[in-house]
Amino acid sequence: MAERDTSFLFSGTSFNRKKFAAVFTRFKEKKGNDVSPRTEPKLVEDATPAFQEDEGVKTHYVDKKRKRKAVDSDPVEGFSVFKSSKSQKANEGDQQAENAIMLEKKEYYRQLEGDAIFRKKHNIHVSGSNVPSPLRSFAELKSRFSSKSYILRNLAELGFEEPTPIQRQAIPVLLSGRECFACAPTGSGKTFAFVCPILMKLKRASKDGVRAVILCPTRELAAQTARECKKLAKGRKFYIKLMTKQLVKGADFSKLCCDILISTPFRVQFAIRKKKLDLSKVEFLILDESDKLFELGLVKQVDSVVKACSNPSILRSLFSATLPDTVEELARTIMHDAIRVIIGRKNSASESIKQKLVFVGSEEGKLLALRQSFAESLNPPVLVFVQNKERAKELYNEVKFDDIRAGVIHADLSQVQVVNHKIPKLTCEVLSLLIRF
Ligand SMILES: Nc1ncnc2c1ncn2[C@@H]1O[C@H](COP(=O)(O)OP(=O)(O)OP(=O)(O)O)[C@@H](O)[C@H]1O
Repeated sequence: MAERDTSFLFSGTSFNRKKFAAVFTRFKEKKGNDVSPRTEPKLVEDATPAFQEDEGVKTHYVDKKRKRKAVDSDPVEGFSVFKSSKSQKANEGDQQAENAIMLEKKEYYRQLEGDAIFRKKHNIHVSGSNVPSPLRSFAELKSRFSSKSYILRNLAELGFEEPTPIQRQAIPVLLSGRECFACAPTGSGKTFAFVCPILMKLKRASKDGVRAVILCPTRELAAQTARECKKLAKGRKFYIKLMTKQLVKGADFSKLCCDILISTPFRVQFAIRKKKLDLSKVEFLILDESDKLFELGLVKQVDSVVKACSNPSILRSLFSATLPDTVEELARTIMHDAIRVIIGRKNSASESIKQKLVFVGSEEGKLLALRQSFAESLNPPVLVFVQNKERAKELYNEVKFDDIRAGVIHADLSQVQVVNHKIPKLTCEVLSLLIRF
């Protein structure tokens, strides 16, 4: 049939059957074979019932599977030995890695627990993510943070044997490159808690612009901070500048060599505006006694200094004896991922200070109560803090005629007069003080 169908293709050509006899026969055979596949399905249909067929196929398949399994599990000498030792090794490796992770985790939790116990012992409260471990000793400045030996030498010369609680926690926070809200009572060593990491991070003196700014609410505090800073930097040629009146008026800030600038906000703001002081390279900005810096009168000045310190990788930190919620909220707007460190209870006084609240009824009652206290229990020397300079003068005039020696410090006195009143040299029994802003 194929022959007939395709014959028209070959019309006009003669097919030599003799010559191609062998091929012709083969072709014919193939044609006959072609029939069988077409009839095969019929055979299957006609044969045993479907379920039997299935069973058969199934059994055959299962058998095959079994066989394959048997073949697979047949121990092939050499190969199976190699295979099992390899998987055993892999298992051992996995186990070792798992053990190492477990050990690491255990060590991590052990350290966290140790840190928590240590903080509790020193009344250190922290909040924030990944808070660095507190300092166990000043020696850790070298072992953990590779401090230069001049720092440890100066601390020893100053007679500091152990870090204070605020130093234990704030120093590692700043050295780890984190910002810090620190609240610790007056006299708890906050100044070294920020001066020490700044000096360590700055490493050496540089003539490349101002690298750290410490803002203090008063000139006296700024001067005191500068003195402390120089004590710790002794033996190193850091440029530590106190922004005095002379400096702010006379300096050429484009040529000023200054690693650490310590000032009140007003003077820095003045220098920025009038003298083109460039603070764009500042790496550390410390707001010392920040509760005072964020009070109404100063907050705008502080704000302009914060803006002028435009280095994107700057670290800003706050140190204060009290941290009112409003200050914290305001400060958080300029800080990133800061760690909060509180020594004792927030806004509490030093535990070594006894506090007493006396109800006096009226203004006159205050003076009466004070006199009564002198007569009964207050042993001189005594410091009396008042609201403003008028009240300081008034109180001084009241008590100077009593049978007690009194002195007074306020903003109308010259710097020399104030310095001459230095507390350790104090000879009078009562000193009425105004903290000047
Ligand atoms: N680790 C220390 N060991 C012993 N004395 C220290 C230590 N750190 C600081 N001091 C001393 O403690 C005194 C108080 O320190 P500092 O002025 O820094 O306290 P402060 O918390 O800043 O107080 P304020 O709130 O009044 O500014 C200083 O005379 C300082 O030299």
